[in-house]
Amino acid sequence: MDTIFALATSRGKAGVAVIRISGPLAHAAAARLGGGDLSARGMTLRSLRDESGAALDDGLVLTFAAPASFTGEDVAELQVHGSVAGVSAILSALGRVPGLRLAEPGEFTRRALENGKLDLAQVEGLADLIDAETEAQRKQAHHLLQGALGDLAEGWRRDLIRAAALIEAVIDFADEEVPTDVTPEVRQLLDRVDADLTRETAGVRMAERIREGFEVAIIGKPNAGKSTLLNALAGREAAITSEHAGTTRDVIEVWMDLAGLPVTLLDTAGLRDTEDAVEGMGIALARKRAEAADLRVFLAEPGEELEVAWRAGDIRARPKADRLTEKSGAISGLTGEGLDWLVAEIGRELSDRSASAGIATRDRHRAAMERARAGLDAARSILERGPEMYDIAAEELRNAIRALESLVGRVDVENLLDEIFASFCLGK
Ligand SMILES: Nc1nc2c(c(=O)[nH]1)N(C=O)[C@@H](CNc1ccc(C(=O)N[C@@H](CCC(=O)O)C(=O)O)cc1)CN2
Ligand SMILES: Nc1nc2c(ncn2[C@@H]2O[C@H](COP(=O)(O)OP(=O)(O)OP(=O)(O)O)[C@@H](O)[C@H]2O)c(=O)[nH]1
Repeated sequence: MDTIFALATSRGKAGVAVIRISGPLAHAAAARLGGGDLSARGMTLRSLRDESGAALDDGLVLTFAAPASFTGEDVAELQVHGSVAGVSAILSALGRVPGLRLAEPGEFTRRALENGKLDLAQVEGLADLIDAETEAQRKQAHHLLQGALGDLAEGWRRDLIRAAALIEAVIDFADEEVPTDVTPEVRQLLDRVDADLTRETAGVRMAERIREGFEVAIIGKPNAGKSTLLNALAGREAAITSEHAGTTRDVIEVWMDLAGLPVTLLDTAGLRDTEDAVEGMGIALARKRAEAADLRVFLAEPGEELEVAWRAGDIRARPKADRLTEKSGAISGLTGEGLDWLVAEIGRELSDRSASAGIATRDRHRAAMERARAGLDAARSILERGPEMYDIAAEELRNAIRALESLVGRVDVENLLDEIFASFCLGK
C-alpha cells in the first residue's frame, strides 16, 4: 500500500496548515522531516528540515498508529504555519521521500471506507459536510456522517433477515410437523419495514432541496420592484434596476443563507404582453423558471390577476410599500419596509417543508430504498400464494436485503466509488 500525503487545509495564507500523511511509511516520513523518532500516538513540536538539513518550518507533528486513525492506517500530520511558500517547501520535501506520493482527491477518505472506518453513506455525509454553507445543510450532513442512515438500514436489514429466516425454516422443515404459520410474524415485519422505507423515500425530495438549495422566484408585472427587492435581500447590486419597464430579461440568480436555509433567489422578467421579441423570450423564461421554482413570491396587489399559477405556500407581497398608507403585507426594496416580514414568511414556509426531510439525501439512496421496497412487496404478495411459493418469496427478500446493503456500500458499489470520490477536494 502506498503512503500518500496532501495538504488537508485549503491552499493560501492561513494561521495554520495541516499536511496529512497516511500509509505504512507515514511515521518514518514524519520522523525524517522532524528529526528523529516519534511516539506511536502523540503530538510534538519539531523543527522540520529537508534531506540536506535545511530548516523548513517549526511545526507540530501528530502521529496516529493503525488502526486507530481517520484512515485506519498509520497517519502523521504536520501542522505548520499556513504560509504558501512554507507549505510548498514541505510538500516538495515529502515528495522527495522515497515511497511517498501525493494523494488523489478523496483518497484518505477512500482508505477510511476500505478499512471500515466509514460506510458509504457516511462518506457522502462527509462530502456534504465539507460543502455545507448553511445551518440546515450542516445538520443534515453531520447526521449522515454520524452514521444515521447506516443505523436505519441495519435495523431494516435485521428485520428482513429475520423474516427470511422464518420463511426458510418452513421450507426446511416442510415434511415435519413444525408450527408452520409464520406468516403473521413475517407480515408484521415486512409491513413495518415497508412503512419505514415509504416514509424515508418520501423524505429524500426535501432532503435533496436542503442539500442543493431551494429556488424562490420573484415574479410580478414590469416595474413592480422585483430587481430592487432582490438587491435588497442579497445586500448587493446583483440586478440592474430602472424606471424603464421591461429592464430584466434574463433570470438573475442570487444565492443566500435565508434563516439557515440555502436559497437561490430568482429575479425574473416582468410579466406582460409585449411586441418586443427579446422581452418576450425573457417572459417565457420567467414563467418557466417560476413554475419550476420551489416557491413563488408574487409582487402583486390583492385581487391582481396572477399570470403564473399560485401554489400552496406561495407568498403575495404588495409592492412599493412606501407609497401605500395601508402597509399590511407590503414590502419595499427601496426603503427596506416589510423585508423582515417577507424573509420570515419565506423562512417559515421552507422550514415547514424541511421538516419532512428524511435522513437519506440522494437519488442513490432513493433508488436503493425503492429496490428494497420492490423486493419486499414482491415477497409479500408471493407469500399469500402459500407455502409452495416460499422459496421464491425468500429470494425476493434476499434481493431487498442486498439493496439495503448497497445503501451503506457493503455490496454493488465498486463502480460508484470513482464518481463519489471525484467530487472530493484534495487532502480529504
Ligand atoms: N487534525 C485533524 N483534525 C481533524 C481531522 C483530522 O484528520 N485531523 N478530521 C478528519 O476528518 C476530523 C476528525 N475526524 C477524525 C476521525 C477519526 C480519527 C481517529 O483517529 N480515529 C481513531 C481513533 C479514535 C479515538 O481516538 O477515539 C479510530 O477511529 O480508531 C481522527 C479524526 C476533524 N478534525
Ligand atoms: N417608490 C418605490 N419605488 C420602487 C420600489 N422598488 C422599486 N422601485 C422603483 O421602481 C422602478 C422599477 O424597479 P425595478 O426593481 O427595476 O422593477 P422590476 O420589477 O425589476 O422591473 P422589470 O425588470 O421591468 O420587470 C425603479 O425606478 C425603482 O427605483 C419601492 O419599493 N418603492
